[in-house]
Amino acid sequence: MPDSRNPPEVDRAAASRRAVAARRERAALKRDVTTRVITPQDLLRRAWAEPESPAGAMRVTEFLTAIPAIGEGKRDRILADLEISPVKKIGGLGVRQRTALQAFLDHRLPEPSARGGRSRLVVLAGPTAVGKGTVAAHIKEHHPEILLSVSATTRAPRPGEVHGEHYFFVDDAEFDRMVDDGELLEHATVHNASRYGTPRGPIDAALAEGRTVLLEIDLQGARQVRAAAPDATLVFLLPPSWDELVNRLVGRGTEGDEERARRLKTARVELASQGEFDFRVVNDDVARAAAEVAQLAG
Ligand SMILES: Nc1nc2c(ncn2[C@@H]2O[C@H](COP(=O)(O)OP(=O)(O)O)[C@@H](O)[C@H]2O)c(=O)[nH]1
Ligand SMILES: Nc1ncnc2c1ncn2[C@@H]1O[C@H](COP(=O)(O)OP(=O)(O)O)[C@@H](O)[C@H]1O
Repeated sequence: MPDSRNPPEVDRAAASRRAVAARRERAALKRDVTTRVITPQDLLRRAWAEPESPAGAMRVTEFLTAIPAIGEGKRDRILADLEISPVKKIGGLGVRQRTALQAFLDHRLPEPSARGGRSRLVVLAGPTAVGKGTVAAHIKEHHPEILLSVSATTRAPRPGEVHGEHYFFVDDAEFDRMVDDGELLEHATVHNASRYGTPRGPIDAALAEGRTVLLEIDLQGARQVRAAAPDATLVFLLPPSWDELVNRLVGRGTEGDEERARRLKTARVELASQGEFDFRVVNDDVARAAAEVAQLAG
């Protein structure tokens, strides 16, 4: 629409500047898709929310070739399969074509999960008695596809605990040997008492098969995993309230008064570290919290 206040050449110059700016924005968006700064689905969402935006003004041909796995030959076959004309702009696609394009991408290039590009090594930590063991056991029962790592420990087995299932119960000398031989991904002395460590072998094997691995370990261990594997997913389990945390510790009845007081002191310090974690999950209801952790892990 010519602007009546300006002579035609001023309009033309302004229009040409706008066209150059729009081209630049489209090129930047394409780069973002190619370099995976945004997912192709992100770009479609922007285009369809605002068809006049640079994303909406992008041709489907440009969009598809911006995706690393798609060259020109593949692009033309995809467009033919989806019955989309190569001259179409993303913002101008009809409902049926939008649905077809979206379904194609979701099938061929599923978006990264909530982990946002993080690895399938998931650490669940949190203060004493928040319910880490309970939530991890729930996940083990309901998500057999997730490997729950079995730690080595120097503490004595409790009644009912099975070697190799709950822990690998080892003596100090064997624990030292595992540390010296580099068999542990991380290890720490927990609650100033026994030593605990995560055997590396089963984790590496499961990750190589594309499985998710869950470590239920203490804060010191979580920090070591972060240092050794910066792309690990760190989840901090929170109690619904401080009073509920105290109730759970007392209710479990596994510690005497003195030990309980010591653990609660540590718990205050540990709660203050929650900002170091990628995700926080409140353990109000075991099944709900477990589902949330499993979803972050998937
Ligand atoms: N760093 C580290 N901590 C662990 C490991 N395995 C268990 N823990 C932690 O050790 C603590 C004690 O666990 P446990 O002996 O089962 O006793 P409970 O938590 O008092 O029932 C918990 O905070 C666990 O998260 C491990 O391999 N490494
Ligand atoms: N969501 C929950 N609601 C109520 N009680 C819980 C919940 N999760 C765990 N508990 C209880 O709290 C206590 C501590 O749980 P536990 O799994 O041993 O904690 P942690 O492994 O973090 O030390 C246990 O008695 C457990 O049954």
